[in-house]
Amino acid sequence: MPSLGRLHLITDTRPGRDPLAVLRAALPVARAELVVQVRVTDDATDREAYDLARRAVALCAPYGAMCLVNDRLHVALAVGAAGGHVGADDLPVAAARRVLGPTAVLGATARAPGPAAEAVAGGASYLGVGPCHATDTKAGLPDPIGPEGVRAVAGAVAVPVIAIGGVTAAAVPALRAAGAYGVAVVGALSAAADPARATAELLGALTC
Ligand SMILES: Cc1ncc(COP(=O)(O)OP(=O)(O)O)c(N)n1
Ligand SMILES: Cc1nc(C(=O)O)sc1CCOP(=O)(O)O
Ligand SMILES: [Mg+2]
Repeated sequence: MPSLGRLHLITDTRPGRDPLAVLRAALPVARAELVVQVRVTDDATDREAYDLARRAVALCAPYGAMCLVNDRLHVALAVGAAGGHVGADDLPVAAARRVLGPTAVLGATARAPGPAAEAVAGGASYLGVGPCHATDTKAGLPDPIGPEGVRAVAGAVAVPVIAIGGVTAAAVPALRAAGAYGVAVVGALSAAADPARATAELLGALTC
């Protein structure tokens, strides 16, 4: 697997957001430390997902940043993304690995050590672990697991753990201390008044 960036920016699906503007602000700051995950609403058409992912891949390329596609692995393949991310409602990890092939980057959501180990056995290259803290960005999430939940998962697997859910720069040190390799954010960048500055703050917290 190519080296995985530590700051994962997931595109904001909420109305009125401009995910590509956030990418344009974050990429020159984080460059290859940025992983962009293209995520669309469940009711978005494949064409909409494809158009957004195609643009994201093109924006990432000059910076050496990796672009992944959430859920829709056929879109990931169609746009030449580096891989995809799946969770409990998506293709099982082993099936996703078969779709993407042996060298693609495959992320899987895991909220506890047992499922985390199963995901790695199925071929996950990294794990998205959370929600670490409360968040309004996605409805229907279980209770936050906190840094201790991250520690439990990180101690059970040998792949990078990416902490997600309500992550801010202030939360990063405790998550890193718990074994997180990196973090995934939506609101911390998408809702920031200055996304470039917010990117620098997150990156600073991740690399100090
Ligand atoms: C890095 C990362 N971690 C977790 C998720 C959540 O994926 P999933 O559980 O499949 O939920 P949706 O994002 O598809 O709503 C993620 N996308 N990225
Ligand atoms: C898409 C998603 N998945 C989560 C999980 O825990 O599986 S939390 C989440 C949303 C993260 O957004 P924010 O950084 O704004 O809290
Ligand atoms: Mg999913």
